[in-house]
Amino acid sequence: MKIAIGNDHAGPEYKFAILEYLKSEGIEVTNYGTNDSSSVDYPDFVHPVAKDVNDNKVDFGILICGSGNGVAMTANKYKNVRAGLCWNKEIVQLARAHNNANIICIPARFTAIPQAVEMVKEFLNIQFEGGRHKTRIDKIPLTC
Ligand SMILES: O=C(CO)[C@H](O)[C@H](O)[C@H](O)COP(=O)(O)O
Repeated sequence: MKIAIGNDHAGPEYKFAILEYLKSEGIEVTNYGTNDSSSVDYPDFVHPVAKDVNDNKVDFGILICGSGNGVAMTANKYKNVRAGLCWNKEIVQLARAHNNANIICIPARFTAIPQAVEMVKEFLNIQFEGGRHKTRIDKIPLTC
């Protein structure tokens, strides 16, 4: 499994904890995020992750900003990206099982680090259910 991760200044500590977990699982990760807390602009760190997911260069993306909304909005501009804002394990399960989310967006300023790591574990373990949910996600891309 290959993963791309990105974050702005709200997320380095969250990312380091997630990277530690991914490394312990032997998962290959490309880190596109900033590694310190100096103020940056989140789209600069989202586009490379979203591009990799969009182009099938990685299986999943992980994005972190303060609220999770800015990274989700940016990533969802890409046709093949389904980025879900997640704040607990149940939402993560639904994002994968029903929405086939391929990027998890984590709101660092509204989530604890251990919870963020748990959400990533859940995200990588839950399978898409398909069926009626496939019909629905197939209707998401814009046609105009
Ligand atoms: O949450 C975010 C975008 O959705 C970002 O993490 C920003 O940091 C947030 O907008 C707050 O900005 P600030 O420059 O960190 O005050």
